[in-house]
Amino acid sequence: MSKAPVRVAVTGAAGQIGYSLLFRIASGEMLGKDQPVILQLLDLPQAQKAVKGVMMELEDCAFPLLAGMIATDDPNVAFKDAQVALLVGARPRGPGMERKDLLTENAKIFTVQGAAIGQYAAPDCKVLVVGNPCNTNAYIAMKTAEKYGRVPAKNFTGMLRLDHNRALSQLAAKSGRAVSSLKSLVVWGNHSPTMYADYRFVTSNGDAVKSLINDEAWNRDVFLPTVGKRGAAIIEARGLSSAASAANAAIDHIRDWVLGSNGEWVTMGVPSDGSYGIPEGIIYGFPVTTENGEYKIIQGLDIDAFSRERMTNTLNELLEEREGVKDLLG
Ligand SMILES: NC(=O)c1ccc[n+]([C@@H]2O[C@H](COP(=O)([O-])OP(=O)(O)OC[C@H]3O[C@@H](n4cnc5c(N)ncnc54)[C@H](O)[C@@H]3O)[C@@H](O)[C@H]2O)c1
Ligand SMILES: O=C(O)C[C@H](O)C(=O)O
Repeated sequence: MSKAPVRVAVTGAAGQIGYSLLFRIASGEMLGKDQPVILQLLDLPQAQKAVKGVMMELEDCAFPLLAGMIATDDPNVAFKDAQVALLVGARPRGPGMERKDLLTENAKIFTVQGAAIGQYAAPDCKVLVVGNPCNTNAYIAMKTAEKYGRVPAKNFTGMLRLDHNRALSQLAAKSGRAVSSLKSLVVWGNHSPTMYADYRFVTSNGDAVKSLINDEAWNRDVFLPTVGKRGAAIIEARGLSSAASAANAAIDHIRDWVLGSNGEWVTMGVPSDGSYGIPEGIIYGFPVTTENGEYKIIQGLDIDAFSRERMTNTLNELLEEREGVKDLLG
């Protein structure tokens, strides 16, 4: 018997990430090749015509798993009974801006959407915030939804997977090993240049990749800045922020969360439970494994002085961002 469709809400459906994302969700790449989906598409009133155009193209693909679609400019409708919510819609940064420059502009979107999720989404809805600054936006949505006591705080996550994937590619190129052979990478903290891509535990076919590379200066002076500033480098080159790679990371994040990571570590921005001294509730990139729709933070990793300094630096930025939005959360 075929499975019941899963309702997937996607905001910013008319945007460039939306255009890379929706077709892959409808083709089964996110929730599985046997899982029908209903797409619930949210965008602003002025973008509804463009959303209709995207829906026409989705129809024209005749995806067997696409069991239905709606378009709306009303968050309460878009999130109704959603079991997965991808919060993409927000203004992207342009050249010369940092992601946190978007904070005041985008933050309000996430109070409204957090309230809609808190009231109308399925109680086990899994939420991924992509719109920047995504950690703090996820925090805002989580805190707003919390007031309704339905969707648990642990279900609100931010996207560090693009940073994780970027770091994997850089490590593969430097070590000469296949990307698929690399295990146990972590990206700690904020999706911003302060993030800490920690390659100390990475192995490839049983070999320690740090020893293979054997170049601490490369780690500090090339690897960390390249991964941290990759978003800006793409904006500089494309004139637009990353889209297909961001959509790909969103698919990876939700797929692993729902279908499991088979014991592999993946990076998710999740509300801290106090692990590694990160204050509870801060949405911070942690290494996790996922199973049966739940994630678990990897415990007991050794944090050396260099790593602690980096982890504290990115935490301090998140604390500052939290301070910047406290009035919104009342
Ligand atoms: N976390 C990450 O790794 C990552 C990666 C890439 C981009 N991003 C962020 O994702 C966001 C979207 O990027 P994009 O390139 O698709 O931008 P875009 O400008 O192409 O599209 C954004 C879409 O969101 C819509 N929108 C704006 N406000 C909305 C609201 N309140 N409700 C619903 N829809 C709304 C817009 O109308 C537009 O259609 C940006 O904030 C960008 O910085 C994050
Ligand atoms: O950098 C940006 O502003 C977009 C996105 O967050 C990225 O990392 O590519």
